[in-house]
Amino acid sequence: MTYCEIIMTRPIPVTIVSGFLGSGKTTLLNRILNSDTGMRMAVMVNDFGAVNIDSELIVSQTDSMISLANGCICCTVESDLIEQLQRLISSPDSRPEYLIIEASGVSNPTRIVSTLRYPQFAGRLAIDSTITVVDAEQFAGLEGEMAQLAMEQLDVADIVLLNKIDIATQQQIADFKQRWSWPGIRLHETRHCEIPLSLVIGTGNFDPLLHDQRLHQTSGHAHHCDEHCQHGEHQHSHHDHGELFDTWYWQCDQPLSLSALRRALATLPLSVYRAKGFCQLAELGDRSAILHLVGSRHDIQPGEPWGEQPPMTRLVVIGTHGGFDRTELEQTFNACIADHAAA
Ligand SMILES: Nc1nc2c(ncn2[C@@H]2O[C@H](COP(=O)(O)OP(=O)(O)OP(=O)(O)O)[C@@H](O)[C@H]2O)c(=O)[nH]1
Repeated sequence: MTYCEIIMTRPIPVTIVSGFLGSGKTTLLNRILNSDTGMRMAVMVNDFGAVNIDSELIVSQTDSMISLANGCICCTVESDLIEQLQRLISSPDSRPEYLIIEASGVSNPTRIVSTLRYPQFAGRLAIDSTITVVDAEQFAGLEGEMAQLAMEQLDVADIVLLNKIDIATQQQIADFKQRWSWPGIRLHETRHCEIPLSLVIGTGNFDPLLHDQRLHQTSGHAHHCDEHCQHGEHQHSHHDHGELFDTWYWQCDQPLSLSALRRALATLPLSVYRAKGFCQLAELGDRSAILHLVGSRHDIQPGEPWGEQPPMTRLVVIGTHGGFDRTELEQTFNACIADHAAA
C-alpha cells in the first residue's frame, strides 16, 4: 500500500464546536488554529445571516477553510455539509489530518453528529468530541425556546467550556455547575476559551453509545432536574431554527461615528441577541473595526487596515423571529453615519 493510500484510508478526526449565539465558538476556533497543532487542519464554518462573517473573523493559516451555506446547519444546509465532507475526504491533495466544524449559534449539533455517522463516512471520518461553549453570564437568562435550544446544545456535549467566567458572577458559575455537571462530562471554566489544546483536540471523548443513551434518556436533557424543568416542553421535536430566529444585514460605505454607534447599540431591542461584523469608523481612518454585540454587551476593537479592500461597514444582526423592525434598525444605523451624526 502506498503512503497516499494509507493516508486515504485513515479516518479523519472531527471536532464539532457548538454553543449559543456569541458564546465564544469562533474565539475557541481561533485559539486552536493559532496553536501549533502540527497537523493540517480544515475548518467548516456555518453562519446564520446573509453574509458569513465568521469565516472572516477566523484569523489563522488553515490549509482549508470551508464556508458552509448560510443557514442553520441542522435544518437547511445538511446537504451542503454532506457535499463538502464528501469533497474533503475524497481528494488526496486537500485531505486534512483534522477537521473542526463550527455550527452556527442557532443550530442543534445533534444533526451534525448523525450526519458524520452516516454509513458513507464510516471509516473515513471519526468524531473526536463535541464541544459546547457556554456563555456563563448569559446562559441562565435565556428563556423559552432559546433556553431549550441552549440545553439541546449541551445534551450532545462531551466537553463543556463554561466560558466568560470573567464577566459571570460566582453564583452564575456555581448554579450552572450544579445543574449541568452530570457524570462523565468534562467541564472546564474558561476566559476567552483559554484552555490547553490537549483538552479539546484529539481527546477521543466521543462515545457513540453514551451519546445515543443521553439523547434517548428522558427528554434528552441530561442536567440535574429541579423546579425549573418542564420536561413536557423540551422533547426533542425538531424546530426549524430559521423560524425561531431572524437575521438582518446592513452595509454602508460612509464612515460611522464611534460614539453614535455605541449609543445605537445600547438602544437595540432586547430581542436582538447578536450583532457582528466590520465597521468603517471616522475615528479609525484607514483601519477597520470589529464589532461584537452579545445580549446587552458590545465590544468594538480596531481590526486590520482596509488595504486593497474598499472600506465598508458590514453588520449582521440576529434576534428572535419578529423581534425587531427592519425599518427601525435601518434608521438607527443610518443615524450613525458620521456626517448625519454630526448634523
Ligand atoms: N468578556 C469575555 N468576552 C468573551 C469571552 N470569550 C469570547 N468573548 C467575546 O464574545 C464575543 C463573541 O465571541 P465569538 O467567539 O465570536 O462567539 P461565537 O460563539 O462564535 O458567536 P456566533 O458564531 O455569532 O454565535 C466576542 O466579542 C468575544 O471577544 C470571554 O471569556 N470573556
